[in-house]
Amino acid sequence: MIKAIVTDIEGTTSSLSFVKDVLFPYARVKLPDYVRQHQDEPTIKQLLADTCNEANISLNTENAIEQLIEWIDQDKKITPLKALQGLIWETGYKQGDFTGHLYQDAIDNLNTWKAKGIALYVYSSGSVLAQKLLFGHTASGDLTPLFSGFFDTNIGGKKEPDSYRKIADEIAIPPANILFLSDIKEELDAAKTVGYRTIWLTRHQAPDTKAAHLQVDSFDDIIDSAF
Ligand SMILES: CSCCC(=O)C(=O)COP(=O)(O)O
Ligand SMILES: [Mg+2]
Repeated sequence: MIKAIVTDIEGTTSSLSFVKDVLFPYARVKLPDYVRQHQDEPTIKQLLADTCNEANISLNTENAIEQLIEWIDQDKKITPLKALQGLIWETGYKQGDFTGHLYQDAIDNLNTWKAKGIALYVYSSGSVLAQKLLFGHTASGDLTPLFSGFFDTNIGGKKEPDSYRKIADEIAIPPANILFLSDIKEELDAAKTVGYRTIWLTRHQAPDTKAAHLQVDSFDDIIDSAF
């Protein structure tokens, strides 16, 4: 019996295009000035140190900016980059430059599952701040109350089985009672390795006949029997 659902965001609850064509370019343009203006604040200082450390380059603001831009262009899911992106998007959401995109089928079914008593969680490479901003600023209002918790790469990478083990431990629900939803096969494989139930949101991409995960076009196709 499924007691909790853990969902990915990009490509699962929300469109790839919103992240790649709206959020990432916004952060790319604003990042250099944001970092230069805030570089003496302890949080930003630490994120710049983490960036240089991760990249194995000498600690210097301009080096860090160059590295961060390169990671944005490569869509790297590296924790200090994701933390900085969240901080930059905060201004964008608050100014109304954009709202968080969510598929209507995701909103409808998340509401239904929550009403049935299933606990809902988010696990995304976007920082917890970025997740709360996205769900907190949608065309349908603030949807953060739907969720019992949020996880990002501070718990570990999304393709690493151990991350899913740690999430199960934190929410105190056995993996066999957790359903993980994602658009990325390797993430689903990692969750399945530790005993999660898994469903692949293909969003109308051609199915992979060799994958060991139920594949659906949208949340509307996830029927109770899949649980
Ligand atoms: C949390 S909003 C921004 C999404 C993001 O930065 C990202 O890298 C998406 O990763 P996901 O794990 O949700 O596919
Ligand atoms: Mg995704």
